[in-house]
Amino acid sequence: MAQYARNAAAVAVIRLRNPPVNALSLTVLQALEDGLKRADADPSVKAVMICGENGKFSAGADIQGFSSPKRQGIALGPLVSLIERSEKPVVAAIEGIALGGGLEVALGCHFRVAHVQARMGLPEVTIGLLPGAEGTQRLPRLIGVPAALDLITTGRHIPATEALKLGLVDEVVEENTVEAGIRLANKLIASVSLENVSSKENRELCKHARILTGCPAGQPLGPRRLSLKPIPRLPNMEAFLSEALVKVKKQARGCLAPELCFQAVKAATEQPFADGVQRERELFNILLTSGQAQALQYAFFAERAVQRWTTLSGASWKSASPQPIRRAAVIGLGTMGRGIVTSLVKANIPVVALEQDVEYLNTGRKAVMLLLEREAMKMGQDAQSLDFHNPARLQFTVDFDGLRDVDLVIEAVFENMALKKEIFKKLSGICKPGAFLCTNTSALNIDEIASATSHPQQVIGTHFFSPAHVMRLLEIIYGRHTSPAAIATAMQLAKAMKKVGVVVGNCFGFVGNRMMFPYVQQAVFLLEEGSRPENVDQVIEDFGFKIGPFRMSDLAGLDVGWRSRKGQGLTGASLPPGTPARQRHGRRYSPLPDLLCEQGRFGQKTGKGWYQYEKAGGRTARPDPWLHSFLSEYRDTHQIKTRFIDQEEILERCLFSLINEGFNILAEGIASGPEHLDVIYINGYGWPKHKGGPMFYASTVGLPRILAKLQKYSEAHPDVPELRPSAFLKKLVAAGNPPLKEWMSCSGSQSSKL
Ligand SMILES: CCC/C=C/C(=O)SCCNC(=O)CCNC(=O)[C@H](O)C(C)(C)COP(=O)([O-])OP(=O)([O-])OC[C@H]1O[C@@H](n2cnc3c(N)ncnc32)[C@H](O)[C@@H]1OP(=O)([O-])[O-]
Repeated sequence: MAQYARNAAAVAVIRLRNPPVNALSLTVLQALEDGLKRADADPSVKAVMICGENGKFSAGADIQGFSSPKRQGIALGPLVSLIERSEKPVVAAIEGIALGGGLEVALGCHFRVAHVQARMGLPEVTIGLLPGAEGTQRLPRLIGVPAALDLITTGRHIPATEALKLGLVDEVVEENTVEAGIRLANKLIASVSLENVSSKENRELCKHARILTGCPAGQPLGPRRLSLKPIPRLPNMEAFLSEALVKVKKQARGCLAPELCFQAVKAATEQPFADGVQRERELFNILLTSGQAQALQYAFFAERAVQRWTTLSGASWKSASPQPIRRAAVIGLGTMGRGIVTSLVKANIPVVALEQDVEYLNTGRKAVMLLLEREAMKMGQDAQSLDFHNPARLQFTVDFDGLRDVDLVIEAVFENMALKKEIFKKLSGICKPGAFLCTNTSALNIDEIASATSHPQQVIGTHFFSPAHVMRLLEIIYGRHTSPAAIATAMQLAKAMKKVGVVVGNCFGFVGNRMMFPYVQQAVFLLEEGSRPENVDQVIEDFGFKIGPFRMSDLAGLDVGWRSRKGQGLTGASLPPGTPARQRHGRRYSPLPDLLCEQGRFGQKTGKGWYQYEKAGGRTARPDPWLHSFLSEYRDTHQIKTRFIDQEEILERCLFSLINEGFNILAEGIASGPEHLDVIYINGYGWPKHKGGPMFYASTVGLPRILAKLQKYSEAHPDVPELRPSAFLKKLVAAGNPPLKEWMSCSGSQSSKL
């Protein structure tokens, strides 16, 4: 709702009220309209101020409402116009946040005062929409086309100080914003009512108010109605727009909203306000029904749903309390360790960084300092708080004794069970009993690592993604003995590092890498059968992934998987003589990645892998004729008949096998809902957010179709168990293909929280 109140003077106060973020539900909009009409009808009201309850203006339209089947009632755009048309000055007092429709309401107001800590933005693009309450037409009139285009197509939130520089707000205050808003409203009343009074004192006051408001005499609000303002012209508007479009399209990678946001702003530069609004509405409706908006809104709520974690044994976020982390340690300063130290420092957690010897320590220290200096440059003024040259904030050591008083340790050494167990045994003896012992393994058994300690309840997996100071995902893996407090603390740590933590169970590869395995496996099998790396990558990148499986493998280094396969006895010296080249344990196996490694082709780092690069360490992948003839010879050697493989088969075999593994994971209770898998894939594996994550995508394709295709591919490749449809998938199809939010109630496992 919105609360209407009168203060002692002539200012009516309308307070938006819909906890926790004052989303503009239909009830709120109706109450806002009623308040405006009431203020208009009351001759003793001379000005109106709009603010929000609980220190927040508004987070915009109620996102739940967009997917509601009955989305009827009052529309926000006409309400913003109603505010703007008011004959009485309307002031917005912005505290906390003014986002989306919330900012559009403020744009309808004649004046905007913001608290210095407030943040503003039009983030509709991030949920697949555009600012459809006339925001695409008003904002460019207020702050100019380039700045408006930037805010609308990226959805970024800006601080009040930047908003002031852009001219988005009139005043930034450090004190009580509502009082400042009322003060401004009273000055405006004075400006209007004193216009015709001739005393010198009043004329002075009136002049002051006009300077403050920028309104000429006799037209107190005219120039303040943004719909009446012309668009600030650029000398080269056409060229500017064409360049901007190229940039927007490049960044969108198949997501519609940024381009349609662009089109709406372009309409503002070409058409009168009313026609621009009409165009904005058309474009908004295209987005609303595009499917992408649903996927992005699902992703928005999924990210929040995973915060409410549960485990198979019934522990949950409701009852577990996180413990404070006053000091943390990181063991191992390789690529991952360096990024983890950087993340902790940025989260203002004092860190002890440990390496095995002085040489490694010095190399690691240099690399960490370089990363932190780069981060500090990006952060500008805020970087002062990092204070990373202070040994009380960041300390480097080779001595395990330095870890005695830390509250949490993150081990980030090589992926080697014996080494990890040795380190955990040491930690168990040195660290205080309440310290949490985290391992950054990407696949190894948490229970086995915990068995080396005397406090297995303190041991937990924290799987970071590379580069660890950039990637948002933190997979949090609980073992058989992990305490709920350890899970709650790891989740809290993720939040402090501005990451999204997802709690999952313990199995080989956990969720992300376990689902990735069949996907990469299919990609390599497709090469054996006739595709080329660039064909497969293209299909996957056209789907919207940031990077295809072969470019990814070259980037990560082929030697990483090779080492792991050698460790598992799948290749290398420990392979029993007489093992068929393309079979392991009765299943199809492709030795192609091993053969490349044997040739020293490790990917970007050696300048050659699935592609060729300009030099070792080069970044530009070019198709490699050597690889093409190598593949032909390989097929000849193994008598594989080359065939043309179309895009549909490439996409389906890679993605449906990954999704199939997702259903197995859900059935085993390794993740408590499909949203966990989707959040992991969007934030850690480059899955296009506008396709909602693999499980949401499966729900849009339709489970019967996924099942039928898996059955077909499985019949064609009976020696590939990963293509055999999951029993849970079959069960869901038999249950009539229920909507995603009902899947878990069919699993016999936990229920979804979406
Ligand atoms: C029609 C014309 C065009 C207009 C379009 C729009 O305005 S589109 C909208 C454009 N606006 C946006 O895109 C803004 C989207 N919102 C945000 O970016 C952030 O939520 C935040 C910065 C407002 C607060 O961050 P924070 O980390 O402090 O907190 P938090 O993120 O955990 O959220 C707390 C709770 O509030 C919930 N909730 C939040 N917003 C909405 C909403 N609009 N609606 C409904 N619910 C919303 C959220 O789900 C969560 O619920 P839970 O899980 O507790 O049940």
